[in-house]
Amino acid sequence: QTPMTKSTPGEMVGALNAAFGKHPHARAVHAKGIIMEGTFKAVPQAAELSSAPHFSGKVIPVIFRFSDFTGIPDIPDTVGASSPRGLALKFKLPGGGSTDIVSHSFNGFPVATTDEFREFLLAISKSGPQSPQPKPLDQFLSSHPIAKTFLQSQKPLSVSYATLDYFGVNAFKFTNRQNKSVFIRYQFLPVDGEEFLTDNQRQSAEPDYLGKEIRNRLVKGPVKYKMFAQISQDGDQIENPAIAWPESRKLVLLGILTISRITENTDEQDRRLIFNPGNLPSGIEIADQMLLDRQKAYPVSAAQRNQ
Ligand code: HEM
Repeated sequence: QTPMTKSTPGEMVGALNAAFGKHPHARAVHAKGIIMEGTFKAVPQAAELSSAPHFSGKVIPVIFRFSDFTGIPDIPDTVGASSPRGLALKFKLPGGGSTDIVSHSFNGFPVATTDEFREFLLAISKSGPQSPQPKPLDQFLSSHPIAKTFLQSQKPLSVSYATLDYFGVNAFKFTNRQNKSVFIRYQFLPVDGEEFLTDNQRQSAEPDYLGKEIRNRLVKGPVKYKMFAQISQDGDQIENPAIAWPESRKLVLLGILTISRITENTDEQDRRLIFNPGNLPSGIEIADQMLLDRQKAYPVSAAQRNQ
């Protein structure tokens, strides 16, 4: 538990379970997902921003997991609650060990703090179709306009997990070999751009269309993403993930991600694969409170689903 945040990691996972149900062997959130592998190759600017080992320019093996929102393992890809989609990445570091990034397909978060996220989740948990008026969720949304906007502004159904932009949302501090630091947020943009289903395609989309699509896509060839660092300027809120930094902020290309193949995707592999946004090498540090809280909450869910 951190001084700024009242909710414990156990309470955060409990709130996710209350909102989405507790499903055996599943992640508390982003339960439905698919695992792939490929590589990352940094460009020279990356090492100018951070001394992190995966920015050296060597080809780095990466594990990717695309996912749907909520903790419901069989949520249809076609329902609103299955967005934002998730993209988690695990880079195998040259010197041994790994580092993770956990991003989603919306540039922002519904709330500013971890405690407010718990309130939001508990309000969802108490607002079923049968619950009496006024519903706690409606009350929460009327006093939290950013959360309301978040629910109303998810993107339309994409053609693919791999035709969406993804955002790291929380901020990190990059430090280079000259000991110079900047605050950044990650962006992952598909080299071929975003692509969405047409009205007709949307109507005939199947509940598991995203998993099928990405399998077919990778048979034809690899998928490429550009990995960027968005650099903050003085006055930007580093510690408030609910507020996106202006689009005019500089985007520095860090390197190219290549997604090459689907793994066997057994239940066991999915259960054992654990991402933590606080798993960081030297040269990269947590720069906001929510990341400190996430760093402690993810292992609680991971332990629960591996019991
Ligand atoms: C206080 C804020 C947050 C809390 C408490 C939280 C908590 C969690 C937990 C407990 C898990 C399951 C971990 C596991 O079982 O392995 C998870 C997974 C995930 N979260 Fe968060 N999260 C928070 C914020 C965010 C944000 C800001 C993003 C997007 C940038 C995000 C995206 C994801 C994704 C994509 C996954 C699935 C990772 C995977 O594929 O294993 N979360 N989160």
